[in-house]
Amino acid sequence: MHVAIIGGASTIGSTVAYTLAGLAPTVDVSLVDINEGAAWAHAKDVSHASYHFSNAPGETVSGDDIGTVQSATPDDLADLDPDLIVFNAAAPQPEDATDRGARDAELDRNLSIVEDVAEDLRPLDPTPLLVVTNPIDRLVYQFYSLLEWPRRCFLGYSLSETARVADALGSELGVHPNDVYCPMMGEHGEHVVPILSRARVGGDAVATDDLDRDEIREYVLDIPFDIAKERGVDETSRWVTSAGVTRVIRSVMAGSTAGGDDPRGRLGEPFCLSTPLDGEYGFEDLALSVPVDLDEGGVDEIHEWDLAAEEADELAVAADAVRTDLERIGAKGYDS
Ligand SMILES: NC(=O)c1ccc[n+]([C@@H]2O[C@H](COP(=O)([O-])OP(=O)(O)OC[C@H]3O[C@@H](n4cnc5c(N)ncnc54)[C@H](O)[C@@H]3O)[C@@H](O)[C@H]2O)c1
Ligand SMILES: O=C(O)C[C@H](O)C(=O)O
Repeated sequence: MHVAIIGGASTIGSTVAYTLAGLAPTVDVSLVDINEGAAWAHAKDVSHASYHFSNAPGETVSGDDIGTVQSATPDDLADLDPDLIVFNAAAPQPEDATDRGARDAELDRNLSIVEDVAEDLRPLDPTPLLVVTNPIDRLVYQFYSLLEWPRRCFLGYSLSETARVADALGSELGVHPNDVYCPMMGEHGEHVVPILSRARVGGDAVATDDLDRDEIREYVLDIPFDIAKERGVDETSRWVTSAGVTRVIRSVMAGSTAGGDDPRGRLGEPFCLSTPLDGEYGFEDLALSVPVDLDEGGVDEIHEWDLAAEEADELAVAADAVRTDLERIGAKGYDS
């Protein structure tokens, strides 16, 4: 598989490349960035890191099976012919962008980059596109509108919330967070919707009556910005994000390989990504995080779950928030 990371010299993009070199060493990676020097430097450094990954005790992938790590410019995209694209390019963040409004504030700054990159992508055949740049739900829909590829190609990365809610629930329930499953639907932002009705520990349903839903959501919403306040805006949640993006890429690979690993991973449950909706959950002309299964074309299936009443209500509020912004920016289908 060949993954092109647009914005490959970014904090997140370069960390994704490093994580892939360790956990998915056969993947070829192209770091595509307007900052050619930084993209080249990250590609060289990560390819040297791959030497140690592949020669550590227990490793079996060697020689020509090891993926390449190269740098490229946006003009090269058509020739690269990637199997999957990660979009991580963004305008620089102001130094004080460390509060919960920071994702929304990126919309106007990043819209023109989306337009430029959509032009760069236009010559390509439809390819799964995983949008990491904020605010993901609006930008996923904007890419979908501009490129007019099948909607199954469009994915928005919101999986860090699943790790954060597992942290909160693990503490609450006295279990290891890595054994907790709680899907997170809705907006990647203020209107995230914890689906506690489907929470599981080691496969067993969780009794949710004693859980404080608002407290759990507040933790999930605050923690990335508590981290950014300590580390600075140049160090967004790079570790969880790159691990989660790598998990999505590995799920696409597994879902594309007959008889291969379970694309849902160890817990065997679907995870949520943002994707354009066309009637699912009663919404259309917008993107929200919903439970998906993946294959080489992107979304293979969107699961339509029966939600608890408060979860369905919160999802409608999330849809309103995204719709309001799409109207404001005059997205396709919202022209006045
Ligand atoms: N979805 C998530 O969970 C999540 C997590 C962390 C960060 N993010 C978002 O990811 C984005 C990137 O964050 P970062 O800190 O890694 O960014 P960064 O500031 O480190 O890097 C941005 C990169 O984009 C490049 N770029 C700008 N315009 C480009 C273009 N037209 N083509 C190619 N490259 C271009 C820049 O040269 C730079 O290397 C932000 O929007 C951030 O909010 C999302
Ligand atoms: O960009 C950020 O710092 C927040 C990001 O969306 C995240 O959830 O980690």
